[in-house]
Amino acid sequence: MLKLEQISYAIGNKQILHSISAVLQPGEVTMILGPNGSGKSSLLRIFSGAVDNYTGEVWYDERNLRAIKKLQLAHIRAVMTQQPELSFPLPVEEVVMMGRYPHFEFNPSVHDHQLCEAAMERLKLNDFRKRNYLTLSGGERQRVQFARVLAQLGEESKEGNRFLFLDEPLNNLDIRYQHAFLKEAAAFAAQPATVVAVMHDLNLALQYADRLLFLKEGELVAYGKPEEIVTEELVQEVFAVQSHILQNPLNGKPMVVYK
Ligand SMILES: Nc1ncnc2c1ncn2[C@@H]1O[C@H](COP(=O)(O)OP(=O)(O)OP(=O)(O)O)[C@@H](O)[C@H]1O
Repeated sequence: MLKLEQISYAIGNKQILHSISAVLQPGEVTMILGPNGSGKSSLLRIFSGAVDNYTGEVWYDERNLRAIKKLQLAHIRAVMTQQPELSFPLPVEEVVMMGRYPHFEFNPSVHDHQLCEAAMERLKLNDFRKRNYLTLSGGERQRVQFARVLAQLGEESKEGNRFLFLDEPLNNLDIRYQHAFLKEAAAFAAQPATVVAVMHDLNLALQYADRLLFLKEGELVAYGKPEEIVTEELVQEVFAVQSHILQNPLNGKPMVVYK
C-alpha cells in the first residue's frame, strides 16, 4: 500500500501541490492525469523519494518514506522518469543490468543475469542487447528503461511490497508498444505490486487503470475507479474540454470522445 497523507509542496512562493491524500493499493495500477503543470510529476517525485522538502507524509505500507534508507528503497521501488539521463555509451544489456546495481556489490550473480534476461525477453530487446544505448531511437530507449525497472524489482523482495512508478511511460512509443507496456504494467501489478503511472491519454488510462487520480492546479479533483468517477463534467472541469463518454464495445469500460 502507498499512502499519501496531506502532501503539500511549494517551490519558492509557488504552491505546487495542495494537501493531497490518497491510498493506493497493491495489485492495482493507478494512473495520475491532469493538465500540463498540474503537479503530476512533482507528486510522483515526492512519493518516489526524489524530493524531500514536502510537508505531509508518504507511507510505504507501515514505513514512513523519510525513514527508509536509499539502498533499501532501491530494493522495493523502481522509477522510470521522463528523460532517463545517460551521458556515456553503454550496451543495452548493461543499462538493463543497472537495475540490479542496488542488489550486488561487485559482480552480478547468475540470478541477476537471469532477471535481466527475462526483462529483455519481455520487452523484445534481444536484437538490441549489444547496441550502444545512445544510438537507439526514443521508443527503443523507453523499452530499455522499462526492462531496467522490471529487472530492478524482478523478484519478491524480503524487504516488503514492491512499488513501480512510471512518469509518462508511453512517450515515443508506437501503438503496439503503448499497449504492450500497459499490459506489462498491469501484469506486474498483479504479482502483486503497487504501480503508479503519470499519463496523458485518458482513453488508454480508462482501458488499463484500476484507479485514476485527477489533479488540477495542484489539487486532487477526483480519485477512484474509472467507471465511478469519469464523467463529462469531470473532463470539462479538469481539462476544460467538452467530451462525450461512451461505452467501449470491446471491454464495456468508459471511453471518451472529444467535441
Ligand atoms: N524548479 C521549479 N521552479 C518553479 N516552478 C517549478 C519548478 N519545477 C516545477 N515547477 C512548476 O510546478 C508545476 C507542476 O509541474 P509538474 O512538472 O509537476 O507538472 P505536470 O503535471 O507533471 O506537467 P506536464 O504534464 O506538463 O508534464 C508547474 O507549473 C511547473 O512550472
